[in-house]
Amino acid sequence: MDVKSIKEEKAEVEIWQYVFGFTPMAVVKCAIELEIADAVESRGGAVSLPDLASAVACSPSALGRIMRYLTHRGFFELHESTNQYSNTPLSLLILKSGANSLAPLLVMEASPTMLAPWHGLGARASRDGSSGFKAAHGEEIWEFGSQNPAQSKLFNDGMASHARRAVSEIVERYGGVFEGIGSLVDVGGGDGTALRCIVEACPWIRGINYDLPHVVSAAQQRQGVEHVAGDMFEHVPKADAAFIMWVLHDWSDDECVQILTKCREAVPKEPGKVIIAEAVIFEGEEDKYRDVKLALGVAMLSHTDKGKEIGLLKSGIS
Ligand SMILES: C[S@@+](CC[C@H](N)C(=O)[O-])C[C@H]1O[C@@H](n2cnc3c(N)ncnc32)[C@H](O)[C@@H]1O
Ligand SMILES: O=c1cc(-c2ccc(O)cc2)oc2c(O)c(O)ccc12
Repeated sequence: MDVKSIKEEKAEVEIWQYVFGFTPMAVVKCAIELEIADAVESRGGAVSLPDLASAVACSPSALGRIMRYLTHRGFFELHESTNQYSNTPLSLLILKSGANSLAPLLVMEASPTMLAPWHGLGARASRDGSSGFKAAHGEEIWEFGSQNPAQSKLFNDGMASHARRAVSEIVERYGGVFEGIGSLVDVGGGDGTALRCIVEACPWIRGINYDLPHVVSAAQQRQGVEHVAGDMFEHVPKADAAFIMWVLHDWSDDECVQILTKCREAVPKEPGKVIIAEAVIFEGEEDKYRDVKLALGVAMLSHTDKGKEIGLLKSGIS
């Protein structure tokens, strides 16, 4: 009889995670849509299955299977003594209206429009020059957004939920970078959430949120932030400094040079700064976000024409 190696045994189990790889995303999206975490919170933080089922209008049998899966994955806790569910740090991140929630980003990534390019990843990898998004939808993501306001809102809401968290981290770690800046233009700033958070933390800054016309025309007015519509390849509004977050990863190296040249032209020599926020994949270093960064790297391959995440080797940029 064959004796399987430990590696083979591990592989036999691990492969099933890929066979059912879509399940975690689908079940968490379902929990967001049903507002399960919110229902637990609004019922004092502990709720039985029958009460939860009636709160979210589900059959106890269906919800029981969903909760069993989510509890197993760390989203909720079932207390044996009371038979009640409570939230966990993980489920609190999918509250509908939590300031720290990433629910909008997950709902965006799980939307049929954003999932479609993933199905063409093989074809995308074996050709050159055209994005998986265009292959799936007939146009690039930003043109598609200009024709589909609902999808554009889904995308911008998703990015905004992430921007809130990212800016708080940036201000905490690198807040000094915003000192001495009177005005700041956020290039490709989406709905202005990142800039609003920067201005809240650094109230001496006057913010200019710069994005495509269909994005800024749908954005809410925010105190301390002026929305300006335009094309960053043509022009960037003048300011003391420019901020550019998760924009360069959408473009080729040549296009990045064009965008950065426009940023450079927009800021004065003193105290002129162009502040870039991007994910960086540090090769050969321990990083708890490595999985996410590598996934984002493949997302750029599948969703953009020539975008990529930056890989930093000890010997230079890859
Ligand atoms: C990945 S999103 C990043 C949004 C925001 N910076 C953030 O981090 O949440 C890229 C942004 O670039 C904007 N964009 C794309 N092409 C643009 C252009 N030619 N001029 C200005 N903005 C553009 C998109 O509308 C989108 O809001
Ligand atoms: O699907 C995406 C996701 C992002 C994204 C997600 C999370 C982050 O921290 C940063 C970026 O960005 C995208 C993007 O720029 C794009 O052009 C298409 C798709 C996505």
